[in-house]
Amino acid sequence: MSIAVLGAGAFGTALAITLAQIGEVVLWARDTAHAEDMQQSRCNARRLPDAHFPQRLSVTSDIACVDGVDIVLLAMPMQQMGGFLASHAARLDGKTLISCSKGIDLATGNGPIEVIEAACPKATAAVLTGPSFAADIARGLPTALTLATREDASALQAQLSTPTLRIYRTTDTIGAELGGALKNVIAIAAGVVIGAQLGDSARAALMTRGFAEMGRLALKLGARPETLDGLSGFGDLVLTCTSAQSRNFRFGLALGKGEDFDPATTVEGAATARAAVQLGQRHGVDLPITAMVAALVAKDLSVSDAAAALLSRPLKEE
Ligand SMILES: NC(=O)C1=CN([C@@H]2O[C@H](COP(=O)(O)OP(=O)(O)OC[C@H]3O[C@@H](n4cnc5c(N)ncnc54)[C@H](OP(=O)(O)O)[C@@H]3O)[C@@H](O)[C@H]2O)C=CC1
Ligand SMILES: O=C(CO)COP(=O)(O)O
Repeated sequence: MSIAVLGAGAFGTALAITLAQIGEVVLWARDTAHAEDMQQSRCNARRLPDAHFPQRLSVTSDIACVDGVDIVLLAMPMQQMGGFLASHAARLDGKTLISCSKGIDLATGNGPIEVIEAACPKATAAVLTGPSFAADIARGLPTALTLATREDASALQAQLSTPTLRIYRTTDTIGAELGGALKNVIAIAAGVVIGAQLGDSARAALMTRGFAEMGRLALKLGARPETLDGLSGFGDLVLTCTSAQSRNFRFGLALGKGEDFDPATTVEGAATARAAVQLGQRHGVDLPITAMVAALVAKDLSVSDAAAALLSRPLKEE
């Protein structure tokens, strides 16, 4: 079995490292100098500095690397995926394309599966999602992820599992996609709460109400409740809202403290908050925390006004 990973950020690199335990893996980077540096130095100094590349991992900037490869992982920011696939559709269509991105495409309101299918209609589209920091995966720490496909994907599940990467499967693509996308928005909110010193109790309340909000939108769009309760929803929400390893959480921390945040860092929840607000409006789903995050990111609202607005909402049954 051979695998190509397209996108040499932290996550693509980590997955490439772990999957090279079980077969040949090629990691594609868009920047030729970066690819050459990684191939020579056997590490990704730019995005995942402490992880050494195993022998069966090679790096290239030549997209022809996907020719003859059946399984392709897409590991780039969600807002870039549609454009990337449109540019390389002729090469990628017909393959198994697995999105490792977490988000909702702002231009279309679609999740990764629909974005893949729009560009590559003959591809088998899948999503790999769940609680996993790139650094943990690269270090070989135990990790469990969800693989979501429209049809049963037992064979793919077995092909991608490694001794440390345990993969569960589901056919609830909507639930898996939305859990992974929306938890990033709530993680920003959790970071804001901690950054603004509103306390651990407030964070727990926000995570719980945020989880209810994730479920409301996901179920309205056709997700199954148990998927939200699983790794891709609850699992990833807990991880990202409680760890400073999370960039979404750290971005929220900076917002809460009134500090700047490096604009080059990937923070998927920022665009996804806007996309989710639009989806909520279109489908008549109330998303108060998500709307606050979108307003905070846009600098339309102060943290104290956001907290006051959430606390003064009409009292209701839980
Ligand atoms: N990091 C993590 O722990 C996890 C990340 N994810 C998800 O994985 C996805 C990628 O995140 P991550 O790897 O961490 O992000 P990084 O910021 O570390 O890297 C993003 C990568 O995408 C590449 N890229 C950006 N735009 C394009 C484009 N238009 N065409 C091709 N490549 C492009 C960048 O290239 P360049 O270096 O040249 O800029 C870079 O290699 C996100 O959706 C994230 O939510 C999921 C689970 C865990
Ligand atoms: O999705 C992740 C962990 O599961 C990574 O989170 P961040 O993108 O917030 O770093």
